[in-house]
Amino acid sequence: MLVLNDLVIQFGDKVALDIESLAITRGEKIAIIGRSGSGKSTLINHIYEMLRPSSALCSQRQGLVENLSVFHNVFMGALNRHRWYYNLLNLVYPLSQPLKEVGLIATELELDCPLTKPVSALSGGQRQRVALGRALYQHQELFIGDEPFSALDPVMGQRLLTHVLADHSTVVMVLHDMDMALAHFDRVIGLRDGRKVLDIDAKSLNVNTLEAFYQDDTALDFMVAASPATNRLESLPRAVKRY
Ligand SMILES: Nc1ncnc2c1ncn2[C@@H]1O[C@H](COP(=O)(O)OP(=O)(O)OP(=O)(O)O)[C@@H](O)[C@H]1O
Repeated sequence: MLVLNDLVIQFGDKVALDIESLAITRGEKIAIIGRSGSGKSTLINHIYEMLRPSSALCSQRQGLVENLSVFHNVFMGALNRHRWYYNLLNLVYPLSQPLKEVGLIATELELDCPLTKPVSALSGGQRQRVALGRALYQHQELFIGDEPFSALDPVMGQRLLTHVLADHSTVVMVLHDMDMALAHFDRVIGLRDGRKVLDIDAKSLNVNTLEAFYQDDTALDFMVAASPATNRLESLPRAVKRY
């Protein structure tokens, strides 16, 4: 589905990402982990850019339109499926079919507020579910999520993850919940200081190892040894993407 080779992304002088190789295969469920600032968002935003026509992104920034309703914010996920006049009509007077479809997604996401409510009046958890709903309404093959359940309680997060996994054949998700990563994902990619230091079958890991990955630098030696494709070929020319 996607192969990244020698990817370097810089913000000014700051190298946010420096990855030798990373492949994503159709059908995989991939969890991305790492400390704050390790490059996770930079990586998944790049993946989204590369695979945009067939992927839906639920980003940390959400990008909701504050004074528009829950319905309109979710409906925005489908704007490019319809002609402009159909979209305009739904902006002014929502039609019954999209209302029904958005209503079903809201139910799936346990969003029990009225669809007419402006998102500016929602709680953090409700807003996050609206952003999630907008991504689900795209009905794409690939779901890319950047901590999409961070504002929800863990039990609800588990339930909603089940929907996301059922609705998408391929999932790439940043998360900090190690139990979730191990129970529901095939593969775990770990970043540290912009480098991929872990890329391993989830079955080979346990919660203790992953917690050590966050806390203890010595645990890294084991992981690097267990991970494929972490040896760098410094002599290769590198394509640098600068912002
Ligand atoms: N737009 C930007 N301008 C400047 N620096 C940036 C920008 N975006 C990210 N960075 C820097 O790049 C590095 C990686 O950031 P990134 O957001 O990818 O990390 P992250 O692992 O997703 O962090 P977190 O878990 O806190 O969300 C950080 O040092 C960050 O400060």
